[in-house]
Amino acid sequence: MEEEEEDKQKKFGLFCDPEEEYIKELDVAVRAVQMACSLCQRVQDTLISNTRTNHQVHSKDDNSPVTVADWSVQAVVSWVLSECFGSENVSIVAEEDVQTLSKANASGLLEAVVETVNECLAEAPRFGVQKPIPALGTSEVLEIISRCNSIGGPTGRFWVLDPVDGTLGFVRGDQYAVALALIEDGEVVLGVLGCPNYPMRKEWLSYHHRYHRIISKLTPPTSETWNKGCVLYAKRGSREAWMQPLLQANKMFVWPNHAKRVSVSSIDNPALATFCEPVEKANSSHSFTAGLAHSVGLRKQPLRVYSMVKYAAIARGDAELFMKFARAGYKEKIWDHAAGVIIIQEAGGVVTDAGGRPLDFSKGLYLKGLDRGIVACSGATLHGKIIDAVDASWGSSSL
Ligand SMILES: Nc1ncnc2c1ncn2[C@@H]1O[C@H](COP(=O)(O)OS(=O)(=O)O)[C@@H](OP(=O)(O)O)[C@H]1O
Ligand SMILES: [Mg+2]
Ligand SMILES: [Mg+2]
Ligand SMILES: [Mg+2]
Repeated sequence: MEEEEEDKQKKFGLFCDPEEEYIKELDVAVRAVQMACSLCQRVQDTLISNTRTNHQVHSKDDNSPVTVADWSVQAVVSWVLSECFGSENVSIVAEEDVQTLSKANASGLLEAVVETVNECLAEAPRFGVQKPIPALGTSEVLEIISRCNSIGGPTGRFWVLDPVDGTLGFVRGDQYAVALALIEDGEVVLGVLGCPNYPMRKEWLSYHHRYHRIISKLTPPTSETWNKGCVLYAKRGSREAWMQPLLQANKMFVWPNHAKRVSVSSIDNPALATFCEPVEKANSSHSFTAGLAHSVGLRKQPLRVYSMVKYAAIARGDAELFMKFARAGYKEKIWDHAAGVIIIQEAGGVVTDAGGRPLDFSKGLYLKGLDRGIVACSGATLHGKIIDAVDASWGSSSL
């Protein structure tokens, strides 16, 4: 571009250096997710160590679990985004609503959420965010949760939040994620994925789990024990994805908090590749993916992991493939995928539906028009093989 032309565009605000774009949004989103992860760790620790926690876990209409952490994270993220950008500029699509919380017989639950939210916000200064003074009241907490009522769509800017993804994993003391993405004119422009139980180095994973299971019966583990979790993030078009450790208790957040660049695995030989899928058969057909795996020559056992940690595993190069084939009629929600998709893509991977088309985040709350299932891969070669194999075996599947 001619210098003169560039100057003119800058003057009229038309020129945008891609490096400069979304800097504040990413910074705030990472801080919000770090806060959310710290909240979740505290709640998960008490859930696991405390036998009298029945008021902490509830069942939704579809029988899926929802906990104090899901509502509390939604409140905290909503509050931080509104505080940093002004509530009039913030529109959020998020998973939870306040129906259950607002019921007359849910006062204990609501109280627990308000307490958890305020406990987390009291720590906001550690993350470089001002805390509310005075602490938030019940009606304010309900309001910030219910403010996340955007319905998405093809135009404008909105955030997409899954406060706790893999709630089942969360209540079982296992993997879960906090997922926040920003969508502009139908395209995901940034994604942040907090994985509180996914250590910076995967070798620590089995150690952590063994430790967690043994020790949790005696004393709840504390977040300062070691870097047991990570936060991944990426900005569209940067061709870079980054990972930082969760903030340790009593430490101040210093941007970029020892971030490390991550990239996808270079393995493209199916025999050496690892594939991930949901833990629950009800969420994705294990028998269909087993057939696919066999037909393309995948030899390793599937890695069944709760939540969008599966997307993180591909982005970090810990696994090569993620497949999800939900039952016919199930509508995939945008908050279950937005953050993970952009992080894998910027880390060098490929994510499409089973027809090879990009996921469409511009049609509201659901991934409308999704062809059969989701295929995320570390590279194009492996991806192509899977897409071909889906076509070959779809007819004989019962999906
Ligand atoms: N029937 C059905 N089919 C497909 N997907 C479903 C289904 N029911 C729920 N969900 C969504 O799946 C999200 C959890 O996905 P996971 O990959 O973590 O599944 S699993 O828990 O490992 O089995 C889960 O996200 P969270 O609710 O945030 O945990 C749901 O949005
Ligand atoms: Mg989810
Ligand atoms: Mg969720
Ligand atoms: Mg849920």
